[in-house]
Amino acid sequence: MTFVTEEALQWSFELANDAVYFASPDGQTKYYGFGKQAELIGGSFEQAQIWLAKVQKNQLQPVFGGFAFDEQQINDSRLMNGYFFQPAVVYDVVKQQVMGQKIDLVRQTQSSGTDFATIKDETDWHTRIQVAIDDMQQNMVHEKVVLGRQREIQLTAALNERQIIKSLQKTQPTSYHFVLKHGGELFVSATPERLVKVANGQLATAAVAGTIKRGENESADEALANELWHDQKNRREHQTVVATIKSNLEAANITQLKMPETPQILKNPQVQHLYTPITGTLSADNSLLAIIKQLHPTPALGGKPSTWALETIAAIEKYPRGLFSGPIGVIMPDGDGEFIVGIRSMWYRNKLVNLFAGAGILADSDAAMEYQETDLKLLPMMNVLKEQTLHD
Ligand SMILES: C=C(O[C@@H]1C=C(C(=O)O)C=C[C@H]1O)C(=O)O
Repeated sequence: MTFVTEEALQWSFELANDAVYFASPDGQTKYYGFGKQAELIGGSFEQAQIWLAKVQKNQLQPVFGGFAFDEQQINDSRLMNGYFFQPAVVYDVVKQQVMGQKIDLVRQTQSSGTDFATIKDETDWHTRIQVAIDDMQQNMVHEKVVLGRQREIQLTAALNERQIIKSLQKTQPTSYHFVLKHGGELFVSATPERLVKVANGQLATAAVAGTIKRGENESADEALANELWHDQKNRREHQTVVATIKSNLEAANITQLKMPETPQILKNPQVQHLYTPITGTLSADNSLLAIIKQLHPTPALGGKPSTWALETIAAIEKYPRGLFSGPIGVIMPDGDGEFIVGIRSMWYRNKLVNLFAGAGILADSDAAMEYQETDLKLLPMMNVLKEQTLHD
């Protein structure tokens, strides 16, 4: 029997009230899940641990979802304050397996494209982040804070969800793809950044921090990569992330930690990053959720020291982040799974979209350059949205 086509799965995504699509750039993971067997809205790590033990008992389907970045609440959302669900059925496209009970979804014709009615940017972002720069210049112990901004776009019509998935596959082939749908809301991310993968007692994570644009041609691109690799500010920013991840993994009893001594370069269509892959071994009593709790937020999304950075984010950013930069992913019934961080992302409901982007700020950061960097980081979602204005 031939496995269902992705085209059919994308139709089902659009028709289901609850759905998920999750794919990794290494081609090892691609899931579509539909229907809802169980859900947890806005749970803490501890509540998620208890809920997970209950719903995964004797079940075949994995669980998908994510934690909000921090405790700040978004009032009008049933998705952005943290949401996990166990789909009624999950299609593993890589292994060509179906887990759970197939549900019938009837094909319908779709909406006919949308347009941008208004676009609102946080044009005062520079002034607000300058406060954090001044603070770090005066307080040497305040090393780094990642500050985000949002772009709000009012659309003229609903989004075509099938097209979102197709656009991610076409325009962001080197990123993870995550699309989560619940209660008429969507969260979409094309993130390059893995928080943690656990498989057969082995752990893999990565530090992704330090950013430069892509070049117009191969030699310009290599020159920029070289500039990034030798840039002292970016190397310091990156090293802060590597050192914190390492000590948090040691605190979580991860052994045999391995990582290259100097960073590599990770390229996405819009930007390139300093990148250090890190692996280790898990003890039998450890769990994916316990490691996420220990790692999140890394200074790639929060800062250093963490408590000061979280307070600064809450004080300076205009709106709560919700799932933006939060841990999102999949947990298999056997406890293996993979979480990424929800950056290069957007939240959609009711013809309204919020796009998110942030940048690591240090004492010697230049506010205008950081703003330009966040513009580049908004492009993956802008490109996905622009394709909606061109297609059927
Ligand atoms: C916060 C974001 O990106 C993070 C910040 C980076 C940086 O400042 O160099 C790089 C990668 C991410 O860890 C984002 O894309 O929104």
